[in-house]
Amino acid sequence: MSIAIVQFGGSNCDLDVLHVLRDVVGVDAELVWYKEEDLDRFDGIVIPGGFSYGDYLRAGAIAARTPIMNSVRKQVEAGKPVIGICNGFQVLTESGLLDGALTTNNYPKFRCEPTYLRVETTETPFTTGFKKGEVLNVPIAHMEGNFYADEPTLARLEQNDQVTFRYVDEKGRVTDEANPNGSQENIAGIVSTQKNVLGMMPHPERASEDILGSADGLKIFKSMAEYISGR
Ligand SMILES: NC(=O)CC[C@H](N)C(=O)O
Repeated sequence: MSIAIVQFGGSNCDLDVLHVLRDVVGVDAELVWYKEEDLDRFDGIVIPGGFSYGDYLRAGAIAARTPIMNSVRKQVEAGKPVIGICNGFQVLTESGLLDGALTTNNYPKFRCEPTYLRVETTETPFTTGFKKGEVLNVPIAHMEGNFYADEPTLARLEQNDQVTFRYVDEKGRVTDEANPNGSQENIAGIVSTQKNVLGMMPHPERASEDILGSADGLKIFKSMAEYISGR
């Protein structure tokens, strides 16, 4: 199995994801530059965090229009699992592969801090290793992480069990205080209708080893790898 990690100018979490996949999960992974047009040889894709193209226009808007995204779309249609983390989530909403938009934090500053996430569904390729309702300690680091979708879209996400993670307090309760950016309904991550595309604002690659203070994010990558093995 091999997983592609997409690199744009300004990506900065690419090497962290590479380390986690190769050295912690123990699967093959490769950095792939945005000019690449063929991703057929890969079994899964990660779009890592960072400041692609300096967040100009809107975070993720320029990256969403690069050549590699045509191929990402093709792999999504083939059912391969794709995860976008932070800036990667922004790229996925900007390219229309995920619903909604990531707007400026309600407190309009860059926020880098630990958050608690509740696993809302285990029916995705990325969350099979968890228990529903499990609370994870995973940090955020963004300025444009305020998830917005119109009412019909929110209802659809809820109805189809696409809301994957919510910001909660330590005890797993959805509260305003636990919401770091103003996201509607404390949404921290969603999957696509087919469930094979996950976007999340918190950084699981920064919480994949005990030495980092939390290894709670590791099971996201492990679940993805297991899903690939089983396809
Ligand atoms: N860590 C990241 O991926 C940051 C995402 C984006 N640059 C923002 O600030 O919203």
